Amino acid sequence: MSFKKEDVYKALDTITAPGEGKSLVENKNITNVVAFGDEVEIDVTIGNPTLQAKKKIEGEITKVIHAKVSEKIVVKINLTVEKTASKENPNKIRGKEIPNIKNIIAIASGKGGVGKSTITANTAISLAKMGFNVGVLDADVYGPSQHIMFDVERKKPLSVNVEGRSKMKPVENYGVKLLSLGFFTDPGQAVIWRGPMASKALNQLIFDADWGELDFLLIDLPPGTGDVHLSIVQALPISGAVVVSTPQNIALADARKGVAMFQQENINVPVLGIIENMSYFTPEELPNNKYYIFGKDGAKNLAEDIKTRFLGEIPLVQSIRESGDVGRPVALQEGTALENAFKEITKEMVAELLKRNESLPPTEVVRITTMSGCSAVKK
Ligand SMILES: Nc1ncnc2c1ncn2[C@@H]1O[C@H](COP(=O)(O)OP(=O)(O)OP(=O)(O)O)[C@@H](O)[C@H]1O
Repeated sequence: MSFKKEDVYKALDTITAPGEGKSLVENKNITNVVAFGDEVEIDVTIGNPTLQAKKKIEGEITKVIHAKVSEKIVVKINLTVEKTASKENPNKIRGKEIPNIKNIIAIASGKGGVGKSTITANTAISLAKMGFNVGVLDADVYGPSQHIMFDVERKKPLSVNVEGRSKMKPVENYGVKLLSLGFFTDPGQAVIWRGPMASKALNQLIFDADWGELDFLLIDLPPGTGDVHLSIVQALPISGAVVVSTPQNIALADARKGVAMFQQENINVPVLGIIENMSYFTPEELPNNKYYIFGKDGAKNLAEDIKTRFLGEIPLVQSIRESGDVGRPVALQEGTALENAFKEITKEMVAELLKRNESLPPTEVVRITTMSGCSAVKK
């Protein structure tokens, strides 16, 4: 049996490295190919250090050579991991760029129940009210709730045909497009997602969905910093992350871990800042009475300590909980102090994102600074 090195390169040109967008050949992942007899030895360098990525790429290479060159070839792969992303440009967006989605912001929290989903829903609505095109992806594998907060619990995304391909159309309400794992799971049944499974499902919700043009896609991440989070944040091209915490010490300790997760060398997602939720309790009828039931200024001090921006605070108010539960988040209530509070943290978040984008290549900066509604954002 004889085959040429070029046939091997041609076959490798049809597959991509996990999260790297271009083909293995185009992306210069293939550093050497040696063919002799019925054997081929391939040297591959990839940026993604996870075992899952390594196994996937090894499997795909063998499969494509057997399919496109010859089934009889014995394929030997020498795989090395090189941390290219952080060396080239610390702010490089990881993974495939999505041309119609300008910015992906991950909303995270170390601890559960601190109000990450509430903050996500309300900032999304604030962004939509500022004139941006906004989408929300509910990636909370442990308990998706955005479909409840957006009052679309009984809806299902439709399948639409886009240029010959079948895609999911996000459900829309309050000017925000939404896709949630909650649309695809039975509310009465516990779903156990493992990291690779969750990141695959989320990749589909991003890449196989008809989002249209989006200025912002907010991703409501599951709480915590475990394996499932690593898989998700490594697989998605996130532009920046926001960490939500209450002022309580145990929540702050977890928020610190959340920030550290994004700053890990192999994740390297810029942290836009920390939002403090439930900063103080205030009865709506006595707005000047503030009770610091979880402690005072905890997240502000943490942000200072770890040199991250403090993006603002949201009080603990009964109507925030009530409005979320009935599917009409408070940011919709025109002219109220709470609507304004969400607008302020949203502005801070976008301003921080613009700063972060200044260090991107010029084309990226142009794309961001020409976004609609930018005048609404104080720089
Ligand atoms: N500022 C607030 N004032 C009053 N209630 C709030 C506030 N923020 C969140 N809540 C309520 O606290 C509960 C938890 O909030 P939420 O579901 O947003 O938290 P989470 O961090 O996303 O939780 P999970 O662990 O499920 O990811 C909800 O009932 C929500 O309505």
